[in-house]
Amino acid sequence: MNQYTVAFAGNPNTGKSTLFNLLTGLRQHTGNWAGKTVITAEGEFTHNKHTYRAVDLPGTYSLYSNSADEEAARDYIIFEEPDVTLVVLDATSLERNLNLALQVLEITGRAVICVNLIDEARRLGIDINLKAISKRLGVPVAAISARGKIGIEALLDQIERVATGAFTAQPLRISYSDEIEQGIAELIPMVEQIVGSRYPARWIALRLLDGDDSLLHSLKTHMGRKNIIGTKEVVGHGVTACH
Ligand SMILES: Nc1nc2c(ncn2[C@@H]2O[C@H](COP(=O)(O)OP(=O)(O)OP(=O)(O)O)[C@@H](O)[C@H]2O)c(=O)[nH]1
Ligand SMILES: [Mg+2]
Repeated sequence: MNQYTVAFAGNPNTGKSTLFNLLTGLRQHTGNWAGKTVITAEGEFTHNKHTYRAVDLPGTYSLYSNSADEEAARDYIIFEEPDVTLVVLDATSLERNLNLALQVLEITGRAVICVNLIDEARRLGIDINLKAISKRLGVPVAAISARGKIGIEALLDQIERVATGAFTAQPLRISYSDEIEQGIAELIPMVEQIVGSRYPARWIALRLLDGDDSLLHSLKTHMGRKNIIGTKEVVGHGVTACH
């Protein structure tokens, strides 16, 4: 019997907490992340022979450091390295919701896409091709209604496949313009030299190219390495080289 950690990510109002409450029941507690004002909830559930620690992240539209919530969700996924990141999407506005899913997949392939509010989508006559989404994104997809308690077992099976490593993800990799790809390629070796192979170097390089100071700050805090600040100059050159 193993214990795995599952982080619940998603846009605001997609039913993360409804699912979280359904799975964890009373086995949950809330708290503050160190140094952050963002409130988080943690709980536990079991499925088959495994125990899962569930972490309900704040709802965010992106992981681009636009707010304390986005920074908290981003930092959790990168630095706490959950065994599974569950991306909860609203089935009635998939196009907007998939944006966050793509960002998560740029960070980690250890993800499951949970298409929630399937009851509402059905009511509106929206038909969702889960197989096609799963094939395209390269990670498992499950449709549920957290409120109606529909599809939960199948979702947990998919979480288990990713947690145990039974499923090998091939997460969709977004290609950017030649200029940006060149900048990323130049930065990756430098990023890897500093953060090692543990963290998602491509994604970090991409954010650094975008001048994401908050990520630099978080890297410095989590790595405890002063010389990360030095990357700012390196990044400066990277950006220049790419123009
Ligand atoms: N019809 C329907 N409504 C749902 C479902 N799941 C959640 N809801 C409703 O959607 C609303 C938002 O649910 P929450 O669980 O609070 O959403 P959340 O993602 O935690 O929201 P934030 O914490 O603000 O990010 C609530 O009114 C829920 O009852 C579902 O499967 N079907
Ligand atoms: Mg919530």
